[in-house]
Amino acid sequence: MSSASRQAPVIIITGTPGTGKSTHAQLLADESPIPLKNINVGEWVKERGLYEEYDQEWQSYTVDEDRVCLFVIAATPVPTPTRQLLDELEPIVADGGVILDWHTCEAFPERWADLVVVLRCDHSKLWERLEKRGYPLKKIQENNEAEIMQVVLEEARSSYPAEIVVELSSEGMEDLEANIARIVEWIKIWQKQHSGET
Ligand SMILES: Nc1ncnc2c1ncn2[C@@H]1O[C@H](COP(=O)(O)OP(=O)(O)O)[C@@H](O)[C@H]1O
Repeated sequence: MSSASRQAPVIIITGTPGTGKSTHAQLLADESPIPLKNINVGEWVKERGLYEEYDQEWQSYTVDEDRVCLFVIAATPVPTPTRQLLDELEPIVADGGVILDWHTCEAFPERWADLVVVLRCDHSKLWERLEKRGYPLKKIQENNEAEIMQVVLEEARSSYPAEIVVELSSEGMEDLEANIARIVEWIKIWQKQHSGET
């Protein structure tokens, strides 16, 4: 499957937890000129039982033996979803018209993505958001460090061609609106470029 054979694009929205992925994905699904199926991959993992266990200390689901929760510590295994997760997503992604919302993106095959949006947020704002969410202190600290170290951005840059990876600030409502407007414009251009292709 390549982007040229798809009727609609596949957009990955990624970023450290709390940067605004779900908020962006929902608004984009509402405002996109092409219908987009919004898949929250973390919820998908939970609903379908594709995790091995729930880690009480981290309040995170683990997939295979790796944690779904984002870690900055180099010694920690890179999050890897099960083969089953990728197999289930593959036919959905093949049709295009999908938003994949997850805090990691490197597991997804390069050919899946037409656009990879990496959301960024100032660490003090992120801290407040994660605190409001009731995350344990350790998890807030780890995610905060990951944001400062731009772990997700580096992961996206090393997994996908530079021209499809876009870093966007998600600190306020004006960012949200501007980001969605920008992605909608990108979809319109994608649509024009792919019109007439089968
Ligand atoms: N650009 C933004 N401006 C203001 N608040 C935001 C923005 N993006 C997200 N938020 C808020 O931050 C919190 C986390 O957003 P969410 O979309 O759930 O993040 P994620 O899916 O990345 O974990 C929510 O309360 C949301 O309303």
